[in-house]
Amino acid sequence: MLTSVDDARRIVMESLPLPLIEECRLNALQGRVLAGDVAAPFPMPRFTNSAMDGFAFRIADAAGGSPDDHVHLPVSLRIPAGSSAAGALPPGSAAEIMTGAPMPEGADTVVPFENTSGFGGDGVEIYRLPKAGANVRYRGEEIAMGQRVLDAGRRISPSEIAVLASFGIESARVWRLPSVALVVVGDELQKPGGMLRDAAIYDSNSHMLRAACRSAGIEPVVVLHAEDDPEAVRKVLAVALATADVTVTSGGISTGEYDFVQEVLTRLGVEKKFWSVSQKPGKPFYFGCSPDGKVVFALPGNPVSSLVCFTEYCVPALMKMQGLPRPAKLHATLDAPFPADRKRHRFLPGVLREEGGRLFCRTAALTESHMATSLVGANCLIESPPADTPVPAGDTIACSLLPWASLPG
Ligand SMILES: Nc1nc2c(c(=O)[nH]1)N[C@H]1C(S)=C(S)[C@@H](COP(=O)(O)OP(=O)(O)OC[C@H]3O[C@@H](n4cnc5c(N)ncnc54)[C@H](O)[C@@H]3O)O[C@H]1N2
Ligand code: MOO
Repeated sequence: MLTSVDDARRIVMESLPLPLIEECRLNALQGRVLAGDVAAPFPMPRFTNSAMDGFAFRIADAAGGSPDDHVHLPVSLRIPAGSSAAGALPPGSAAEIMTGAPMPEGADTVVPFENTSGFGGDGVEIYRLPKAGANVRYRGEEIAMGQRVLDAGRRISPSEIAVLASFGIESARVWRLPSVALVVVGDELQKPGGMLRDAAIYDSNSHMLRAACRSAGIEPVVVLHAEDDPEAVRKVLAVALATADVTVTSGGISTGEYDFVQEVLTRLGVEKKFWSVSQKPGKPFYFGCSPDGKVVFALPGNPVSSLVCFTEYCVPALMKMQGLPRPAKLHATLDAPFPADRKRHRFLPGVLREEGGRLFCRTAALTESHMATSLVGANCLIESPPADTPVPAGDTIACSLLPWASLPG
C-alpha cells in the first residue's frame, strides 16, 4: 500500500525526537535559534552619555540667549569615552566631552564642537546654542533593565549577535542542531575525479545532499559510501546510526535484487514508518525510527527523486529539529500547463518568479527523475495532487523553494 504524501509529511513530523537545548558561544551563534527569551541585564544606555564630541553644559547657564548669540563658558572638566564617573560639573562651566563619554552631573545639554571655538582652550565660545537636552543619550532610553530584548524562537543573525555582545552576554541557550549522516549506496558509484570503468557513474547525490544539508543549516558529520552488499551496507549504516541523529541514505531502497537498505535497517532495529509514497518522482521513499530516537530517511537513487524527497521531507524535519518553522508553501500562477499524474502526487523542478507583486512559475524543460541537469536554474519544486488532466496555464499551483533558493528580486 502506498502512503499518501500528506500522511508521509505528517508521520515524519510526528516521529521526530524532541529537540534538545544547548549553551552556545557568541561566535558560534550565527544561524542558531534561541530556546528562551533574553532579558537585558542592565539598562541601555547603561549611563547617560554624550551623543557628540563637544561640550556638556547646563542650558540654564546660557538662559536668555538666542540660538545665534555667542555664549562663553570656562572649561572645568575633560571627559573622554570610557572615563570613570565624571563627577559634577561646576555651575557656570562646560566640560569637553567625547561621544559615548558619561555626562557629568548637572550638565543637561551637549553642543557639538563644530558649533564652538573648539577643543583645547581654558574656555569655550558657543556659536550656535542647541536646544535644551540636545545630544544626550539617557540611561535606559533604549531598553530598561530586565526588558526582553530577544524572543525565544528568533534565528540569530549578525544583528542579534550585536545585541547579545552589547549586553556582555557571551553565550546563549539555543536548540541543538541535529547531526546528520549521509550514506550513498551502489557498486556503480565512483568519486568525481576518479576513473569511470565499465558502467560506473559518478556519485553526484552525496555531493548534492551535502550541499543541500548545508543550505538547511547543517554540516553532515559523516558522508559514507557502501557497495551493494548486505554486509557492507550493514557496516556503513551501523556507523551512521551510531554517529548521527538523522541518517539520510540515497539508493538501494527500491525493489531490485541489490536493494538492501530496507532489510538492513530492519536488522539494525530501525522500525519502518512507511516505504513507498504515492508520489512521482520518489515513490520508493522510506522513513523509519530507531528505538533510541534516531530517524532514517532512505531516498531513492535517481538524483531528482533524491532532491524532491530531501526538500519535501528532510528539510522540514531538519528545520523543526533546530527550532525553525516549516518552510512555507507558496502559491503561484502557472505560465504553462502542469503535467499532473492520474494516480500520484507530482513534483517537478521549476522556476518561480515575482512580477508586479504576484508569483508566477513554470516547470523545467526536462522532467525525468534521472536528469540532474533538469535542476540547473530551478529554484523551486512545483506540485500537484493526482488529477485526470493537466493543470491548465493560469491556474494557481503550490510551490516550495529549494533549500538554497530565494525569490529573485
Ligand atoms: N522494478 C522496479 N524498478 C524500479 C522501481 C520500481 O518501482 N520497480 N522504481 C524506480 C524508481 S521510481 C526509482 S527512483 C529507482 C530507485 O531506486 P533505488 O533507490 O533503489 O536506487 P538505485 O537503484 O540504487 O539507483 C537508481 C538510479 O539512481 C542512480 N544513482 C544512485 N545513487 C546515485 C548517486 N549517489 N549519485 C548519482 N546517481 C545515483 C543509479 O545509478 C540509478 O540509475 O528505482 C527505479 N526502479
Ligand atoms: O520515483 Mo523514481 O523516484 O521516479 O525516479
